Amino acid sequence: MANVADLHSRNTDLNPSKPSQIRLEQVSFASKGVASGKKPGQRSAIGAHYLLRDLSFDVFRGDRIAIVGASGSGKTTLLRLLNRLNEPIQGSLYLEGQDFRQIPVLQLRQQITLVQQESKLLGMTVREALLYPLKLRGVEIKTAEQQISEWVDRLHLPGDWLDRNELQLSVGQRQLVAIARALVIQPKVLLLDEPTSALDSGRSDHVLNTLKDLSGITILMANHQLELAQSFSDRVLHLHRGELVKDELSDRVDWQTLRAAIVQSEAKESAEWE
Ligand SMILES: Nc1ncnc2c1ncn2[C@@H]1O[C@H](COP(=O)(O)OP(=O)(O)OP(=O)(O)O)[C@@H](O)[C@H]1O
Repeated sequence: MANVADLHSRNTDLNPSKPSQIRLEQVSFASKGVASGKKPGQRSAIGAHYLLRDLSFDVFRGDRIAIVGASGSGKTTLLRLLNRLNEPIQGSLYLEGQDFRQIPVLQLRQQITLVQQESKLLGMTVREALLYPLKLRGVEIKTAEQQISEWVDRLHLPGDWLDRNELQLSVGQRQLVAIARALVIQPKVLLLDEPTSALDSGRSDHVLNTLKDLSGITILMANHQLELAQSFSDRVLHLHRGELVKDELSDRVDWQTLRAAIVQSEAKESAEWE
């Protein structure tokens, strides 16, 4: 396992010439109450425990970041922090230099959009669900329909899905719709939580290649499937029990060692549960 102390030095050497788009400074998150000084994953004396601890890193415009780690290492929790579904108990997050807490939450979510693992259409048809965020932004209907049609084409969504509701779509189909819904609003930063876990490999490759080629958008993706993380990302954040243990350019990652570390950590976690 990498030396955690080394990673607490900021990662601006990865991208020295670029200003940071998102910055995390010693961010910690605990499940409830105030956490004690114990390690992430360990319960404190007062019942709370750290789910993320002391995360410091910069995200740069256009980054393609894969967030990897064993199940329960904090990948989803980190994405939720970046979208303000979770609030840190310590530390600060900044978007283009502005403290998250000074940005109205809806405004922040228009710029940093999260596609969660389980997406809901809230009783709408696919067409209505895609139109809704554009209507909220006051986009004229004709323009909105053009934007939707562009993303339906780019993601290869069959046209007959548009009139379906959630119950008429498979889990994988809902994932694709959720990605399209996030893209129509063209956020600055797209957060994806296991976005292709229910898709077959052909569709999954197409979606990830389409996302990879988008210009002007930053993407952070949590993914269990390391081969997808490897082909998609230019940078990898490795979480282990809520700590950032590696922050590296993808072409410098030793993928075999990373895979072995994750497998070992998952085996250890399951042994502790037995
Ligand atoms: N609201 C919460 N309250 C208490 N514990 C939580 C909460 N949310 C998540 N956890 C716990 O925090 C840890 C990290 O969970 P998280 O979902 O972020 O992991 P993950 O790396 O995304 O896992 P997976 O790969 O299985 O999706 C887990 O131990 C989980 O049980």
